[in-house]
Amino acid sequence: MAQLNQNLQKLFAIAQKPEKMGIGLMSGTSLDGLDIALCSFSGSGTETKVELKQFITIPYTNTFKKEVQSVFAKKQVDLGKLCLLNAYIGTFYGELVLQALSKWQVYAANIDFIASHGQTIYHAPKHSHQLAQYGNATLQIGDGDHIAIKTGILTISDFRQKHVAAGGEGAPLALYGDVLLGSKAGENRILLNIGGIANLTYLPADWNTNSIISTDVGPGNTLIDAACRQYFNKPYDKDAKIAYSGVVNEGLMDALLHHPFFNENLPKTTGPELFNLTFVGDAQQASRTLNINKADLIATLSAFTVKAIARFVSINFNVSGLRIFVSGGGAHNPFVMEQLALQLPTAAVSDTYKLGIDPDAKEAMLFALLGNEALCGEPMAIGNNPAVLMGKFSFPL
Ligand SMILES: Nc1ncnc2c1ncn2[C@@H]1O[C@H](COP(=O)(O)OP(=O)(O)OP(=O)(O)O)[C@@H](O)[C@H]1O
Ligand SMILES: CC(=O)N[C@H]1[C@@H]2OC[C@@H](O2)[C@@H](O)[C@@H]1O[C@H](C)C(=O)O
Repeated sequence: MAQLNQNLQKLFAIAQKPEKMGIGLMSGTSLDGLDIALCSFSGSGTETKVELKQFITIPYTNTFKKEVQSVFAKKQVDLGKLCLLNAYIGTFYGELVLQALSKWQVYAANIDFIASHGQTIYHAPKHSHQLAQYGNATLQIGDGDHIAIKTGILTISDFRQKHVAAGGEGAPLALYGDVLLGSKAGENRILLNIGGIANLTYLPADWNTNSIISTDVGPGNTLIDAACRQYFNKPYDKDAKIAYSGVVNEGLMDALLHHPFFNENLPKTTGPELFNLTFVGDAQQASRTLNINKADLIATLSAFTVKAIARFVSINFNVSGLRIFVSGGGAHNPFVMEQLALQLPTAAVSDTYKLGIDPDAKEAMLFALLGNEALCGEPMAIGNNPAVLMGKFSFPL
């Protein structure tokens, strides 16, 4: 009888270990750096016990950011560059993992798996392209085989494709981790991530999985960051200094909120393919605010991020005792956090530290968790979301 080859033997052995060490890698739409979360796991599904052991964000250099930006969220790109970057980013992530391990004084041999999100290059749900013959599509690069070869660690990657193949939009995948990490019977909760794009998961007090909703709601930091880069030569509005110095322009706000994305059916996803400076320019044109003071623009874009979230929450989750736990870089923006609390006066707004979850580490932990599920979980049926195990396996040998 044929034997399992050594890759499959190792895979089986790892999947059966009672405790696993996994590394989650996330690089989002903000392109600020690679988030690396080292976690220990036991169990799977609703029985999962996860502990964050180490976390680091390794910032990208400006040169690297520019390279990625050259192929990011654009309909026309240099295909040769895209091909090069797919391999390059895989090896680069591998190097960053080795750097993190060396800093933490952890041996690669003690890590059971890496779960890598990759870098989203283009996200195209059907509602965004509206081409009858095509369905939902999304593209992440940073090849898993390159990570596995560089680190010598089993790598699971490219999670979003299975979700799309099974009828989803490829996002938000936070749903699966939010349900595992954030649900509490008797409490109506929202886990809100304000990264480049803002997405949330609603976890109802009665645990009715059919009422759980996970969806993108609009821009997170992406418009604030883009306007800071364009008009202030800064990567982002640190501590909201610029937003606080400006005044929100209500005419522009109304025009920004006018976009049909906000009326799409749930769940829906989006990205900087829509929420970019062209979108802002169109709204400025429509509201005759093209010559607006640039600090007012940043204030308005920051308030817009919040308004889109607050309006969505008020319309869809008119429930008592709502608690909102915020993660992602937006949790560090005081203007955004203050406005959120003001615009949702009946909800209790805090960051995810309240749940014992580092707001910066949450998404990288999520991918580690999905990696653990890929190894030893079962497909989870939550509402009408695809019940599939996601991720592709790459072996170091
Ligand atoms: N001190 C701060 N003040 C204001 N904004 C901040 C601060 N720290 C972080 N941010 C914002 O958070 C952004 C980074 O967020 P995050 O790392 O969650 O993005 P991401 O992982 O790319 O997101 P996603 O994958 O959800 O799109 C920065 O670009 C900036 O806009
Ligand atoms: C296609 C893509 O990369 N989407 C990201 C992005 O960043 C936030 C939001 O848009 C979310 O839908 C998603 O990431 C998180 C991790 C998710 O899938 O839950």
